[in-house]
Amino acid sequence: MNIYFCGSIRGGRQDMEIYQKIAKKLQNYGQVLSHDDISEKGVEAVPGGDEAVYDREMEWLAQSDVVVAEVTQPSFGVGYEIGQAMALKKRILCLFRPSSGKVLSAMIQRAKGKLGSSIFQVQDYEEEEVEVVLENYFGEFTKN
Ligand SMILES: O=c1[nH]c(=O)n([C@H]2C[C@H](O)[C@@H](COP(=O)(O)O)O2)cc1CO
Repeated sequence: MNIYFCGSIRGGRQDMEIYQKIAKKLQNYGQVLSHDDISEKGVEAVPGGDEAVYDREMEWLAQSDVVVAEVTQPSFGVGYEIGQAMALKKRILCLFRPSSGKVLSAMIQRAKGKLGSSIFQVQDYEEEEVEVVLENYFGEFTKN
């Protein structure tokens, strides 16, 4: 199974450690297609610049079976990727931490109502629960 992981880069890197934890856990369930610069670096680390990043990410998205997005830190790129994933009819899991004090965009929160919950899910969680949340999701996923 190919898993595409998205998390904010230029939208803000404050949740980077959580992204690293999620990406590591996802490796238990399949091949993780994700920017390898889940680090302090942004696009500057990628030869070819923004165009190369865009092409690579869209290719990986197209190859994915499921998309996991950490959506707590708002990011144009992550929102765009979720929209593209919906258009491609990918299964999508959005992870949101209410304890951040942020309020998730209605365009993500309510998108789940437009598709079946087996296709699009928004899951509230706390950082220490993230591994269990992923275990539950992928346990159910492999049954369907
Ligand atoms: O350098 C990058 N590398 C990269 O893979 N992306 C993609 C993957 C991330 O899930 C998403 C982050 O978007 P943003 O940078 O707008 O927060 O966009 C985005 C950038 C910079 O925008």
